Amino acid sequence: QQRSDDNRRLPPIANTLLTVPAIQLAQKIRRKEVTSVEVVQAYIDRIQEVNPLINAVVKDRFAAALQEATLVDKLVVEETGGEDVLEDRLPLLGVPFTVKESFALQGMPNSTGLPSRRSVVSGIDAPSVALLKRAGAIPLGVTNCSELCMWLESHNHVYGITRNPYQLGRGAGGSSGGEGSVIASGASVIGVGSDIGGSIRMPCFFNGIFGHKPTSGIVCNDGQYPPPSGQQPGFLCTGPMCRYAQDLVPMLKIMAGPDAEKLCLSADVDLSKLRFFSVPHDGGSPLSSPVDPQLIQAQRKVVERLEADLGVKVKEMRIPQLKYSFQIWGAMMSSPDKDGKIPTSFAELMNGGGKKVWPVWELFKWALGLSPHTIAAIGLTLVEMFQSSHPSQFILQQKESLQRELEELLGLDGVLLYPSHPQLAPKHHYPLFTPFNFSYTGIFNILGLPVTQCPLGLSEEGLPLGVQLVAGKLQDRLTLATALYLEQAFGGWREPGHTAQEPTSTLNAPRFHSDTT
Ligand SMILES: CCCCCCCC/C=C\CCCCCCCC(N)=O
Repeated sequence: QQRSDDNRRLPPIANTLLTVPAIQLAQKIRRKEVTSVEVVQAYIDRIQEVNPLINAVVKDRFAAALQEATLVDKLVVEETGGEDVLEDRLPLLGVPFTVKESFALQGMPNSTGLPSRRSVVSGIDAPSVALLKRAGAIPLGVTNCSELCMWLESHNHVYGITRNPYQLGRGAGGSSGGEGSVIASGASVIGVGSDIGGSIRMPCFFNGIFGHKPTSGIVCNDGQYPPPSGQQPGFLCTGPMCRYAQDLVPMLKIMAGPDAEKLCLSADVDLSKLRFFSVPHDGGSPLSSPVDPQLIQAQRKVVERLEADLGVKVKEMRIPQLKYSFQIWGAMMSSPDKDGKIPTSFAELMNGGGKKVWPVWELFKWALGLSPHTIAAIGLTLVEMFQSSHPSQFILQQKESLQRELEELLGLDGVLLYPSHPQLAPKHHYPLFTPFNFSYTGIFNILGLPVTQCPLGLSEEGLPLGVQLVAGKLQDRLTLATALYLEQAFGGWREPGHTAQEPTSTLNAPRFHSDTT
């Protein structure tokens, strides 16, 4: 059903503070060029302006954020050790951020879109959130997600549906869709997302911003609902979402805590010495849609720019096992852990733990408008009824051979370009007809590889284009440095409401120090 304001455009961004990357905002605050109160107030104003249109921030803590900003400004004035001391101890001092509602943020709801958890309020912070706060960042509130974080669109019966700022009649992606939408709208600059099948990358792609799914196990996943079980802890990743590529590395360093060392994020990356590969599609899985020609074209342009600017030769290739991406993801997600314990079923989680919902009954209630659940979540419980926890040998072999082939291919210096999703941001509820398209992102959760989602400008219809950049395990800095380069080459995030434009910059210094702080 078309809402009357579907054709409305977001108001343009008037305050220039809203177009400054987070690490530059922190520097300006430290240098007393701007106060944290001014920055936080600018973001509060923008959220108040756009949120009635996009429904991304589902609970705010504006008053507390302003108080905290006041304390920051006092600290900056009183600090006698100088700017460097502050930068070292509190690299994001005074910078506002937002958090996906499925993460614990003290004093904020943590329902993950489940009506039975509507009144759950977090008493503590999830570790990744706590680390950002400890770095001086100030949370503004929590943002919408899919019911139980398990769908391609951010919709639930606690908060409703989140809208895409580029076209309000389209989805913001799932499950971290509130983050994607609020950041792209210029109403937040950095945020925290999670991803077990593409939940950072899909919203980043549909909203034209940057996001990073780190190598598995690098950022602590604790403090999220639902907790992963079976083998899922190895597939779930917490990571940064942001409007500017230069914020990815500093955020990842903070969110990973001491484990950041394993990623050597401060090492120089010489892009001209990397080996690049481009895979244009999944080899024709009958479950997924064909890749949109505009996305194929955008990926081709990336290849051309890499070859022209860096003097590299990008190898175009096909990887046949990718055709089984969904089957591999589904099989591994339902596999038991090493002690033989099978994962908590989705039907149990839907009831907030304990007894399972009965899928057919829930569907019947839904048809009568009486179910508290979304049709997507009910559909997942129906599919789950037929899912075996003992996957076929053939699928396991495909997974093993894909893992081996990609690890050998990428090694310590390879970057793979792969479509983020076969379609541009779909209209609301359309993913119900193309649910398996998420397998373009989900496969890399199973493989545990780091992936950076990178925007590539806008399509003819004004929707974000983008690409996934994949590297070998622990080689996150390669995809992060490539994203910095592509931001310059393709213009990065575009303000919603503006039409597509050609990038203006020409690169001739393709050497990137991935640590831009
Ligand atoms: C009513 C239609 C329902 C059809 C269900 C089809 C089954 C598709 C299977 C799984 C979809 C899972 C989507 C996962 C999206 C991202 C998850 C994440 N947190 O990273």
